[in-house]
Amino acid sequence: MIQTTLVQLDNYGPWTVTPEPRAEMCLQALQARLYADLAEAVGHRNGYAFYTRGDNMISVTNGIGREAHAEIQSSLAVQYPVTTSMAIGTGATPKEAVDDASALMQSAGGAQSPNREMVVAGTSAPPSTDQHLSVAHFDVIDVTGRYTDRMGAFETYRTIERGYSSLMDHLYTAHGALSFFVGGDNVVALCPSLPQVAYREALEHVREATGVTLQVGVGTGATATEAGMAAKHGLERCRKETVRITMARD
Ligand SMILES: Nc1nc2c(ncn2[C@@H]2O[C@H](COP(=O)(O)OP(=O)(O)OP(=O)(O)O)[C@@H](O)[C@H]2O)c(=O)[nH]1
Repeated sequence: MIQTTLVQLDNYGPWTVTPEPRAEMCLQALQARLYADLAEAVGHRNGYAFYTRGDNMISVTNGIGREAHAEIQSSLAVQYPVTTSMAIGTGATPKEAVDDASALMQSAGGAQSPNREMVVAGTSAPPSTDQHLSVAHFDVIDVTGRYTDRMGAFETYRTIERGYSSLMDHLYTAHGALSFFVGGDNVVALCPSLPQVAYREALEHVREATGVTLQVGVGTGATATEAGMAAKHGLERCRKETVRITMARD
């Protein structure tokens, strides 16, 4: 069972233009700080949080209960001029879990509803020791030599984004996986349990569609941190052994 939490800023759209449009860099700083605090709080509890759209953030929260969600929410509320609502969804695939969380959030009130404030919706899955979460950590092979040190910075950014977009669409439509660009040349994907051939097909799909060549370490664990750390070690093995895919159970 995969557990995800949708964190949504309460009534944020109207706030950004009240009493008049707020300076864009102030909004960017607010969103980045709030995300940093969320990432730290979720990370301390062995989850992963992703920036996603800034006003909507998706977290992997296996092992994190409702009470801990409420604690994080209260701590954000005292630090920021906007509050958050959180919806905890579960499912057999990451897509199902996030769709469940989204439906719960929508039932609790719209994103721009003035009546919705600091809701915690949904029920957390019972803690488990099963190695049922799969995290795949992708990165571009030799981004420094091929792109960063050779091309204009925006051209490099366009190339990396094209590769990310192709990977995200493929993994989502083929497997219900959720991929997040996490900076540099890195993409972290929350995946259902997949065989190695599915990763080979994904790398091939991206290379054919965009020319970007990726490597990936896949880790499993009871929490996002455990699976994510195994994935990072897998990526190190890709580099040492010059292979494009390593799986934790290899
Ligand atoms: N978020 C995140 N960013 C990373 C990580 N490792 C590297 N980066 C970023 O990615 C950039 C490129 O680093 P690498 O991927 O090691 O460089 P590379 O030239 O592609 O080398 P290889 O990956 O060994 O092929 C760095 O400048 C960092 O910004 C990571 O674990 N997480």
